Amino acid sequence: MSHRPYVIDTMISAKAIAARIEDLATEIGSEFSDTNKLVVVGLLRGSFVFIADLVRELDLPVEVDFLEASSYGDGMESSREVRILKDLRGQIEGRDVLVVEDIVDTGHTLAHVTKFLLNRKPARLKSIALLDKPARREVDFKADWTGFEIPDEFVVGYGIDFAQRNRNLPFIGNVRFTDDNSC
Ligand SMILES: O=P(O)(O)OC[C@H]1O[C@H](OP(=O)(O)OP(=O)(O)O)[C@H](O)[C@@H]1O
Ligand code: HPA
Ligand SMILES: [Mg+2]
Repeated sequence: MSHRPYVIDTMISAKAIAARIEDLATEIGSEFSDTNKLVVVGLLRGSFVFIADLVRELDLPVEVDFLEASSYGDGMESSREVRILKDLRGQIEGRDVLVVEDIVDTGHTLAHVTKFLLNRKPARLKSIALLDKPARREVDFKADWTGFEIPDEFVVGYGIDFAQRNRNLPFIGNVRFTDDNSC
């Protein structure tokens, strides 16, 4: 729980997100047009809103599975230690896999999860992140598709939390502390 007062400014509107997802779904549809064995894997918890909207735009036969990974706890800094808290329910060996993530920040989470899943020998593994914050990168990782590149701001909404709150906002906003006199 944060004890500092803050407000949330809109960074990316719900309408802009929906329009971008339509385009991303078209690109993903072309990449996977030759397969009927695609498993779309959402990383809990942050991706739950994005994956729900993305799969409904995909005109492909898909299965949906989830993996829970966590590295932030309730703070604003990565622990750099990615914990797998819940494994996939299904097998992915020989399957095509699309990993769906809300945000790539330091890169530790998606780099770790990608390595973890590649060990299971999928036929093809691709990743998509709604947001990318390249200024904060600590490990060299880039998702195959990115919705929006964003500046170095702590964001919330559309599945993304600050101390577990604000995941239910329909837009992406940035946190601005109101007790910080420097801004
Ligand atoms: O690139 P990174 O610096 O690793 O940060 C990105 C990850 O951090 C957040 O997850 P978090 O660990 O907060 O768990 P959550 O998805 O349950 O909110 C976010 O949802 C990404 O998964
Ligand atoms: O900007 C962020 N907001 C919330 N959680 C996060 N995890 C990584 N980056 C962020
Ligand atoms: Mg996450």
